Amino acid sequence: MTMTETATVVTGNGPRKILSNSIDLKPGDFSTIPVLDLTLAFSPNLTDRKAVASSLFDACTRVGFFYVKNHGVPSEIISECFQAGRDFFELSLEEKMKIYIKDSENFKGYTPLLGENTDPAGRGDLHEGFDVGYEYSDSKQGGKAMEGVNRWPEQLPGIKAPVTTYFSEMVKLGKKLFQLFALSLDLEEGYFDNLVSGKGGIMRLLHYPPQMEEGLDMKQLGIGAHSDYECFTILAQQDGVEALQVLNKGGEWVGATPIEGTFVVNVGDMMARWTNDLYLSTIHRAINRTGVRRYSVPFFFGVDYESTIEVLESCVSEGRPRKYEPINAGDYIKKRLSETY
Ligand SMILES: O=C(O)CCC(=O)C(=O)O
Ligand SMILES: [Fe+2]
Repeated sequence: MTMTETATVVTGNGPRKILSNSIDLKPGDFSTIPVLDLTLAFSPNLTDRKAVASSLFDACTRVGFFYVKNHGVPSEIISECFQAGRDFFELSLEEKMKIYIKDSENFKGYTPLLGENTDPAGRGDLHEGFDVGYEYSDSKQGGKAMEGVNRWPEQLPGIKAPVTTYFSEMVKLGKKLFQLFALSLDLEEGYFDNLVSGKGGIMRLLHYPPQMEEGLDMKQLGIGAHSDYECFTILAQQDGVEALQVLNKGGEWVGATPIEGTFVVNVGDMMARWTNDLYLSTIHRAINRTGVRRYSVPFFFGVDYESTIEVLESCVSEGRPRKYEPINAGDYIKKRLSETY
């Protein structure tokens, strides 16, 4: 593919166009991904919380991506989770394959290099991953779409605690963000509360080995161009290791440079459906050209799997007719994941 050709990415909500498939970033564009300060999101004063929600509205309608700072997640919990990721990926391939994701009915466990293909036009992603869901405390593991046990590596029982602790922190932050999403859409602050117990969250530990510039295969990136499936993603990036790129409205790739003390949050396809595409589920990809290993931890937060996602009335107008039929959240996610693995 030449630099100027356009490409189309197939997503669960229809095809999207990429105008430039160059690996080069558009310089000077980093500031187009806004940084939201969440300090006031925790204020007892509704007016303060609404002010943050209004910045969130702006970010979701213009960019679909934003950083959050002052999010309240203790830095030790984040660094211990990253350490768990590094330890996990150092296990032998044989050991990791004992919990191969494809042997699980509910997409839990290990994905080897090239085991996933996010962009249907690609030839596999150059990352390995470890997928974890809600850790059920009793033996009733559900059995419905996506519910089910986590699979922990036998040789590293010690990673369960830091990973599940991080998961719980993400659920807490995710619930707060859902409240901000509700306020931003002029809904009651608690509109989503009953739908987000945490059971609909998926967390991944990811490892991207460095990809050399020379001979770089545009169809085999760290993670190919895609949109996320859930309502929104909270991503922890390793400081100082740049890889994530976001497609702006002009069809150019913008670097989401790691900013210390922040998470990157992006709107996913389910929130796009809910808002009738008022909120943008923005295409992104990652290429690790830094020469060092990169680790990241996305947490995909969604509503409980039995929920119905139905376009919000407030997002339908004459100029924005209803685009999507109601869907069951669990079925939708399971279908999207089945297309990826
Ligand atoms: O690792 C990253 O920076 C992005 C990961 C991502 O986009 C995903 O897992 O959906
Ligand atoms: Fe993603």
